[in-house]
Amino acid sequence: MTLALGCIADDYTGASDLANTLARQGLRTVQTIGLPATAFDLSGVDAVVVALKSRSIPAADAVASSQAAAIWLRAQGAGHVLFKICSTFDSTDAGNIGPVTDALRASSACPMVVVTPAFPATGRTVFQGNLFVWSVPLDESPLKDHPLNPMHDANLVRVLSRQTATGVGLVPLQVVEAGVDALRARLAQVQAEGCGMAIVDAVFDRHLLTIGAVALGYAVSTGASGLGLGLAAALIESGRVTKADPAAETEAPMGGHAAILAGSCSAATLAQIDVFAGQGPVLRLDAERLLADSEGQVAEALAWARPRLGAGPLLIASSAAPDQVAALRGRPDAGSTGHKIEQALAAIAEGLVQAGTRRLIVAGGETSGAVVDRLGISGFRIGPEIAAGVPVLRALSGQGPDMLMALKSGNFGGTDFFRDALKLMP
Ligand SMILES: Nc1ncnc2c1ncn2[C@@H]1O[C@H](COP(=O)(O)OP(=O)(O)OP(=O)(O)O)[C@@H](O)[C@H]1O
Ligand SMILES: O=C(O)[C@@H](O)C(=O)CO
Repeated sequence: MTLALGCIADDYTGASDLANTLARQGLRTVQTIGLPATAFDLSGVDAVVVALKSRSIPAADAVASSQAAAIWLRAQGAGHVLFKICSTFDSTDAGNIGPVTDALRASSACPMVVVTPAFPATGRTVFQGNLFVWSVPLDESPLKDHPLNPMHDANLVRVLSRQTATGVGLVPLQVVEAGVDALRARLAQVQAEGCGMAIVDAVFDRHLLTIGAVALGYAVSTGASGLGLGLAAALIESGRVTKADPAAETEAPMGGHAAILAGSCSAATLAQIDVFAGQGPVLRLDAERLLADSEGQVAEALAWARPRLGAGPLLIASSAAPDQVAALRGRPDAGSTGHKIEQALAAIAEGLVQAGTRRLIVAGGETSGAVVDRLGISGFRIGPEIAAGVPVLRALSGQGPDMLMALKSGNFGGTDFFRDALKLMP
């Protein structure tokens, strides 16, 4: 059996978000961490999401790792490759959405790439090329304060044009609303005008069904989970995949200690930490001290955690409010602070697992990447959905520790997310 859909995600939470969407739509989906090191049994699998940590690395490195993933996915039979980006279009003028899309387009001789980060289930909609996060334009949303890629422009045609040499067209909502033929015609038109990519508007899931049906006709597309939903529906509709029942698999409880690690400084995660503080022990790490003496702070955090683990879930966070994050950004070593904090949280994760933690929730995409890499996990099967975009993940047995995880995108989940997650991670 060959793969119906190959996906390359630019971070690990984004990968599990997409894998969740594909599984809920009825695709048998596996998430791998990077490219599998050894031969990988894909029997019965419809879609693979290769999770990369390529969102915030130099563009040339992101291109190289994405190209390698695309080659592998195509070798497994994937007729279409979706490049999964963040639903808030996290990127800078240097990339990496434009450069990676350019490279995937060139290597598959794809004349036009549909690009849409719309994901209505989490309030991300695109209208006239402008990205909204619930009711506010992207540049007025909490993403304006992001520690790594503050977003100051909601107009995605402009944002993407700064990242690529090819023209970026726009397919407005009225065209998508008119259906697949109108969308195909508009894409042909923008291509004739010299564009190699087009931002496509979408406000409701029905728009993503139209977009998915059309995007499947090209070799490559770029988007968030909403586009995944459309592509999955199109694969089932066309008969290329037989719909699976996502609730069919039941799993034995994992047991072991439970812990939460937060490195996301998003508004949603900050609120979730505050709510959890009323339910269990919370250790708030001081970023300045963490940067000055990482080893000492990691040791202190583990000394705090070990005697508490047996009593129930606990939470350790480096997360801080926008003013503190901004203060850190003013330091001369600002370029490396995020990475250092991620590594400290990864070291804490490792210590927690050594102490018997088998259920681990991580908030933040970059943070999740560092943690999963440190734990040596090579892939996940997709379990029940905790909140839109966040599934329970079961580490593939025999590779890395046997455990349940939830990798929460910074801005996802309701205020009681951590308790909701723990209920589904027995
Ligand atoms: N107190 C802090 N001050 C500044 N940066 C921090 C602090 N705590 C964590 N960070 C860094 O901020 C970045 C947060 O990125 P991360 O991807 O983990 O979360 P996010 O962007 O909110 O989530 P997502 O990418 O899933 O939307 C990481 O590099 C993390 O190390
Ligand atoms: O699309 C999203 O918003 C998330 O899956 C994500 O990528 C956050 O890192």
